Amino acid sequence: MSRLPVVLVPACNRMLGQHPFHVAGQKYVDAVRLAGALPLVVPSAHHDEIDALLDLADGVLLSGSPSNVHPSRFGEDVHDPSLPLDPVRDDWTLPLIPLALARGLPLFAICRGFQEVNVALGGSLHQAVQTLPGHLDHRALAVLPVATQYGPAHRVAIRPGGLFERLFDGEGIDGFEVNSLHGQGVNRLADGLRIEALAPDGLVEAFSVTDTPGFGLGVQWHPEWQAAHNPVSMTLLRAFGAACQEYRDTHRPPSR
Ligand SMILES: N[C@@H](CCC(=O)NCCCC(=O)O)C(=O)O
Repeated sequence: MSRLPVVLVPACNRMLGQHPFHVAGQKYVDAVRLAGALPLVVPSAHHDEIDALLDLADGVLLSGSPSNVHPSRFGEDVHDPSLPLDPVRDDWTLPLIPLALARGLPLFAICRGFQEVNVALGGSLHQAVQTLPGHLDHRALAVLPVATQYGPAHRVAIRPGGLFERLFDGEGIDGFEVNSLHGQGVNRLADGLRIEALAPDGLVEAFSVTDTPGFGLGVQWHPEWQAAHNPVSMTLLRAFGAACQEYRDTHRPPSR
């Protein structure tokens, strides 16, 4: 039996033609492999299936997506109805997050996934960061080449004293360039989350989960993009993968 840790990757929900499909970005699946884990894409789950799914897992990776977390999830009306939503995903990832954290399951949340964690734990989002006075436009222009869209967009500064300082301390890093492809952003930070990095305009770009026995990290940018060629991304993925391996060895040891 493989000792590789199993990482759940919740899918997104898209209409292809006249039929609904469950889809997951390949770069996220590839990133789980780079972390040294086995990706398991999960189409969707009813609430009474979530515990059984978590019983199969040694970690959870919440991917990015062009869709927004539905504003009703943080008590607001939709401001821009032209923006895509994915309430099917919201409906099961938001309850999954606290259940996974309570088990100490390692959690790595990227972009939309980062926003889901904040909302799931009681925080809120700005629906259009670019409209806020003094804020950058954190979106990427869809007409640009994809390599440009996912190229460096702004610097983030590491908040001292937290997980990032431990992960990057040996390299004397106090910040780094990141890509940026999002219109929503953290407004009220949920209790139990610690800021790990900030954008130049003060927007929260990374947080760690403080009240979980396991590894809990969310980032607003896309470390999965060409991750194998990005030392910062590989540091984050290796830390997540090591936490998943430890969880596997501790909680789901292969039967003798
Ligand atoms: N829709 C949200 C989250 C943005 C996000 O996840 N972008 C990535 C889309 C494509 C990919 O998966 O790389 C927002 O706009 O804030």
